[in-house]
Amino acid sequence: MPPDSTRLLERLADTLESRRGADPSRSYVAKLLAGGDDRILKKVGEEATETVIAAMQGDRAKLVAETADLWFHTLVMLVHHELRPEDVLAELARREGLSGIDEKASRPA
Ligand SMILES: N=c1c2ncn([C@@H]3O[C@H](COP(=O)(O)OP(=O)(O)OP(=O)(O)O)[C@@H](O)[C@H]3O)c2ncn1[C@@H]1O[C@H](COP(=O)(O)O)[C@@H](O)[C@H]1O
Repeated sequence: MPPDSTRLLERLADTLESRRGADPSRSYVAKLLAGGDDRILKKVGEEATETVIAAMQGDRAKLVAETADLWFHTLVMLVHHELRPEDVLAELARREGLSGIDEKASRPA
């Protein structure tokens, strides 16, 4: 059974998928999905900027909150593109223990 944090991401993705075609006046996620990439990617960019600002300010509580907003909006982006958090977790697992320096050096010139 996957760890609790993985199950939380899977449950959240299930909820996001369930909002496809739902009433945008009752669901923020339905509103994002109805707006497609234009709306979703704008929010991802905004939340990324707000996260960077929180880090630069050294505001730890705000950094956690903004990172949660960023993760949430990137999950909506993945679902919109018919991807799942499990896909990203599998990629991170594949990279586990592989040094970024070594990986870059092994790329074809
Ligand atoms: N995790 C979240 C989550 N995190 C942040 N947000 C919303 O993301 C929005 C963006 O924050 P901002 O401060 O940028 O808000 P804003 O400026 O009003 O945004 P805009 O309308 O201008 O785009 C806020 O409305 C937050 O409430 C979230 N909305 C939903 N979820 C999850 O998604 C589920 C489904 O949500 P609904 O589809 O709305 O029921 C919920 O049960 C939660 O689990």
